Amino acid sequence: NLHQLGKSPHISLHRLARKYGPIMSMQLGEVPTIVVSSAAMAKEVMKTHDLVLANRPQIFSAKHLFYDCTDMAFSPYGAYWRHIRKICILEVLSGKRIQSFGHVREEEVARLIHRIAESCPGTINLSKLLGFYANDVLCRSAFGRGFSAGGDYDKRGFQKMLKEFQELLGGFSMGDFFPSMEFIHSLTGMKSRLQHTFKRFDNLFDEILREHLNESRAMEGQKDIVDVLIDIEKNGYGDMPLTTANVKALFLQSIPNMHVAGFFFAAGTGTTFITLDWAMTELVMNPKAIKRAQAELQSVVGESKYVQETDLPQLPYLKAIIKEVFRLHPPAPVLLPRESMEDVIIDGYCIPAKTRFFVNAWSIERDPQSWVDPEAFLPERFLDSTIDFKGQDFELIPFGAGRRSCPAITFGNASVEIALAQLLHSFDWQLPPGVHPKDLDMEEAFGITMHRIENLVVVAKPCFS
Ligand code: HEM
Repeated sequence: NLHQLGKSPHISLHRLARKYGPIMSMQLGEVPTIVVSSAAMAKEVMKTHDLVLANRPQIFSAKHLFYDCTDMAFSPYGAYWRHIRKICILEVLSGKRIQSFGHVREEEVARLIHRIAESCPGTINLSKLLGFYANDVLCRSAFGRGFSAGGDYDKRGFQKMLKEFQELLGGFSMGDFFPSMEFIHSLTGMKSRLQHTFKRFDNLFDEILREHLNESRAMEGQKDIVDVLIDIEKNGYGDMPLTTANVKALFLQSIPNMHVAGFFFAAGTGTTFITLDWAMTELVMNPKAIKRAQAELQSVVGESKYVQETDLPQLPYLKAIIKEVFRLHPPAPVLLPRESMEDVIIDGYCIPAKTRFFVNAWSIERDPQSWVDPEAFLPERFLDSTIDFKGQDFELIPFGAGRRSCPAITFGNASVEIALAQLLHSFDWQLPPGVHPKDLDMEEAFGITMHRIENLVVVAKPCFS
């Protein structure tokens, strides 16, 4: 029963898996669904049968908001998806391109540090400032401008539109589980709300496109994602055209979190924000880990105030912290849904075509068969381990794996690493006087992405004058 999954479906599914095993069949409304909850079963889905399971179910709200699912995350498997995925991997999110956004990350990290320093001494709502950072890094890399409070686009009501959009995508949609009753959306007014919100975004994108076409644009090394896509639309790429509508659908991908928002439960918030917020929450509860990371930073960065991206490869403990945060708090706990294109046999079960698949990463990353003391925050577990989150090790899959894995692992990780390194290098962190780790409410707001419900409020003491 859909309602029995409660407000934390990843945990309900985890409990069910403990009872019924790592591969379960469920009927969600009219939709036959398979849930997998072990590294071995995840490998079956995302490696052995990756091709047959590379489709995405067509979500009602995504059809209306994502230009008929012509974005990448909701696009059905086929020639068009392969075309845009290739463009994204080779042109938009290539290592070279992500490197070229390095100055944006540097400037936004400096702005974050400045905002924190301005609030010292005193208590700081760190979650709010991390949210600004995460939004602006992504939006400046994509559109050339920040979208956070007070930013250029915010003045045009962008934040409000984003909220509306996320609500529509994230809300429970009857039609997605009872496809034969899709007509209900016209009766409830959902369809007209979707059309209205879509129109507002479409107008904003037209404006962004016009601005990019009018302005004398930057040189190759400083192009933002919109510039790259406009060039491809103009000059072509391979033998399939990219239309203006396709370009706009791909813009949506670059807005924090659109790619993993919605389809099932409540809306999500940005993955970079979620990771940084959980990282700082775990760290303020584990002062020894902060000290160890600071000692590592001191030995590599020394007295210099600023951490450089070139310092990052020499910071194994910092990287271990990030892996541990991804393990305990995968930002998209059940990844994105897949759908079988043909009948498939997994673990001896014959599963028909058109079955929906959920991979419960949250459950897999707490499986005692894969992890010692799985509930504990222990970054050290990664120091002598080769396990990584790039999609080869199925016990750690915060970015998914296989054909439909996240194409922005480098981008997402780069925005997290530099910010976390600088936060730890610039400040000592503590909970406000009288607040103890046990007082922190760790409850998660479940959506397709999952953030801590409470804001993280801390005291920061600058390490440099
Ligand atoms: C910490 C940061 C991030 C995390 C943890 C994350 C996680 C994920 C996950 C779990 C999926 C689904 C994988 C699957 O179904 O197997 C996904 C897909 C996707 N992500 Fe991310 N993501 C992050 C950042 C980003 C960013 C910054 C972008 C874009 C600029 C992005 C673009 C996409 C796209 C386009 C897809 C869909 C791929 C497809 O269906 O072919 N991600 N991501």
